[in-house]
Amino acid sequence: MDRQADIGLVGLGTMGAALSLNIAEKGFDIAVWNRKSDRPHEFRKQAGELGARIHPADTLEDLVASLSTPRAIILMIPSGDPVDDMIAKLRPLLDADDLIIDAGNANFHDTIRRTADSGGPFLGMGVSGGEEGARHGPSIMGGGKREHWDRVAPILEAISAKYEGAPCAAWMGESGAGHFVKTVHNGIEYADMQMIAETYGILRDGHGMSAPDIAPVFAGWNEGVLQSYLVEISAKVAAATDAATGGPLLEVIVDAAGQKGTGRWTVIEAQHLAAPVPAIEAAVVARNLSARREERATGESLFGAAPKPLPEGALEPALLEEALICGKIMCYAQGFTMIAAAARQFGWTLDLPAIARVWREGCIIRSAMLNDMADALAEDPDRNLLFAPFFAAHVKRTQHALREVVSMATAHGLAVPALSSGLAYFDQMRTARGTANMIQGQRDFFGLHGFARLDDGTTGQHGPWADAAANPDDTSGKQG
Ligand SMILES: NC(=O)C1=CN([C@@H]2O[C@H](COP(=O)(O)OP(=O)(O)OC[C@H]3O[C@@H](n4cnc5c(N)ncnc54)[C@H](OP(=O)(O)O)[C@@H]3O)[C@@H](O)[C@H]2O)C=CC1
Ligand SMILES: O=C(CO)[C@H](O)[C@H](O)COP(=O)(O)O
Repeated sequence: MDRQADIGLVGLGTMGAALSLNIAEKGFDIAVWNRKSDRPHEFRKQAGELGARIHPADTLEDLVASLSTPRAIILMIPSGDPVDDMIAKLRPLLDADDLIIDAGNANFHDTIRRTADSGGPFLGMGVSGGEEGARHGPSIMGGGKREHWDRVAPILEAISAKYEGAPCAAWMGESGAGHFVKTVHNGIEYADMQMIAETYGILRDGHGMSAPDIAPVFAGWNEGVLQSYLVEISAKVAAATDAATGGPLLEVIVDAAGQKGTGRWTVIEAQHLAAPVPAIEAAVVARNLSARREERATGESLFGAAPKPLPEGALEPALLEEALICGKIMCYAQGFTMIAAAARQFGWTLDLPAIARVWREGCIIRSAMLNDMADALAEDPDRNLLFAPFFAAHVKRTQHALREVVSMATAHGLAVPALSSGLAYFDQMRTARGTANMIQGQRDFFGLHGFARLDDGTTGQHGPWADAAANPDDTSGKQG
């Protein structure tokens, strides 16, 4: 093949292969290289007609030689050392203005470092949608120099998902911004999945429903406000039959959730930013606890199983649906608040409505609600989504359901950590006079950290603790 390829790709795994076919299908020539060297030729053969646009490369030198200049090469490989190693191998083969694009799920701190140190143009790009999305239209979140994004934007916009014709691919901001946004996307994904799993647990253990009976409940929710990819696939997962046993597949899947790190990164970064994401945190904790199967079995044999069956008529699917709507709004409110905090911290010009728009199609968290979120954020990007009139109305209508689900589930030993953390977040965010005055009193007592006064606005004030310590019987709190 004499024609030069428009773009290169390293890593023909699940995502890289699907993305390459998508790129070829949209009329671009793509050169591909893989660590296992027989893979590119085999891949081209399997690509059928699209193979005409796929240039298999035996070596990295071949890959580089087959690209039109200035070159652009996508890395679709595991994050961490493999990315650093691949950059180190590629850079000496490239010209100064050739672009490397890391499209895996990288930690954005690594992306910032690589943009500064990798010796040439570098973009960090989040891609969401799993294999199906990568093949037919993912959501794409780019970060780095705008001019570098603009160079490859025609290809990326062509292969991305479209929402009413608008591409779900956008430049998010400077170095690290794309991978940061993808990381928070995944954090929200964790919380959304966990909340759905908790409602599944209530239906299974609280109501004694089988997976095939639960499937239509989720399918029904997918027709309403909760319409989303995750609810849709939950219905499909619940409906699936296991070929080996002939029974429901869900019932033979081990109850220990895997994770590759993006949820954890979201939580760690949220803590650094002081922008709490408790629903995401609860979801990460739940995955970690899910992995402790033996310990959980010990717990059950020691304490006995909780009294799970619910009373007749309690927590019906319609109520669970309302609770899930409320919980979901809490997750997204937390995620967007965190993104806004990061924009301030890192000096990124993150456009919150644009982020919501890019998530409307293609990605794993795509849902009907995201369009309304984009509108609400466009009205006022600095306002917590929870307070936007559209979502406040939803919350006013559904918060009682969330409260009833959390309290009834808790009373019956059904663990609902993400839903309950969503409720606790709501209750904290709707309480003008909280309880941290006690924390401040305690801090001042043991460490003289000082407190601010409500009445006159003065700060750095201290209580009469020295006197209280000297007179332990005196609890009057009065000085002197
Ligand atoms: N799967 C998904 O749903 C999504 C994944 N991602 C991200 O995309 C990236 C790729 O994921 P995915 O396609 O699922 O992974 P796979 O495991 O399916 O494929 C990994 C690919 O990377 C190559 N590879 C592995 N280690 C190295 C290395 N040290 N040097 C060079 N190449 C290497 C593999 O080559 P070989 O064939 O030789 O093993 C293979 O081509 C990851 O960062 C992942 O987090 C992002 C969004 C969704
Ligand atoms: O990025 C993704 C989806 O958006 C990947 O599927 C990712 O692997 C999901 O995270 P985890 O494996 O931790 O569940």
